[in-house]
Amino acid sequence: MIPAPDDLRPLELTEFGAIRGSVALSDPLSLRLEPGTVLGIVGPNGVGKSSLLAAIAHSGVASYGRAAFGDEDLGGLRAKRRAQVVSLMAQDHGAPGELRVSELVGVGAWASGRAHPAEAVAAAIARAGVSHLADRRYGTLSGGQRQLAQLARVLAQNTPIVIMDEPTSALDLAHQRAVEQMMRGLGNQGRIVIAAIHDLSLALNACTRVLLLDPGGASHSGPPQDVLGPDRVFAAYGVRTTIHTTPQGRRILAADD
Ligand SMILES: Nc1ncnc2c1ncn2[C@@H]1O[C@H](COP(=O)(O)OP(=O)(O)OP(=O)(O)O)[C@@H](O)[C@H]1O
Repeated sequence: MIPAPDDLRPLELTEFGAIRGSVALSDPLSLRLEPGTVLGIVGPNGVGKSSLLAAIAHSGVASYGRAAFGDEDLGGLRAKRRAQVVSLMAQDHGAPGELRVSELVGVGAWASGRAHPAEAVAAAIARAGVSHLADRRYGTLSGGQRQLAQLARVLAQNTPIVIMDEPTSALDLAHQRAVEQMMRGLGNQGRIVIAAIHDLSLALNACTRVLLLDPGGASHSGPPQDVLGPDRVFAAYGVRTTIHTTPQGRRILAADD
């Protein structure tokens, strides 16, 4: 694992939310995330998960309320300082297709002003398992390969807050498992990981806490097994579910029929 930065502090959202057009997407959210928290954000399509992530990262989505890292208001930070605090692995994987993977990952290291960018890039590429793709142009990669390249970019940025938008959506079983382990590992280092997740079993196994966004605007946060209990899941998704536990202790949330 790439060593974590020194400044690990809580993230505090106060009456916070994302705005699209002039409309607030959810009720105001107040949440304190301690270092080491791996927060899964779940909820139906279009409920505002990606918008909330982008609003916290101040990446192209307006917000109201306050998001503070320790005593620093994320909204008031200069771009370079913000890039040292928070990284975003976005869902659409947008990047110029001519960029080589090593250059894309270099953007992550450059954005946060890493002292030894070449070493940071090599370490991040190796950690994300894309060394064999380092010289390939981004536009020639498969969907899953792009997702892993974006993961490497975020690792190279090496921030105390790591935001991931559906980080396993294009990945095969082995890479899903690797990313799940990485999410837990980043949390164990004391970073704050916030991930929008559709795979509720992943949320159960990877996260220390879950935030469920309801279509009506309300939200519920707490331990994964509580928030993803059958009643709340039914209220949000309209599907009856049960949490099963495998003999090895993994939890699987499955529809009842
Ligand atoms: N670029 C945009 N401009 C205007 N509205 C947008 C834009 N992107 C998303 N929206 C709207 O904002 C709302 C929240 O979308 P968002 O992508 O945050 O939801 P989501 O929960 O991440 O959805 P999904 O699970 O489908 O990825 C939706 O009503 C969507 O139509």
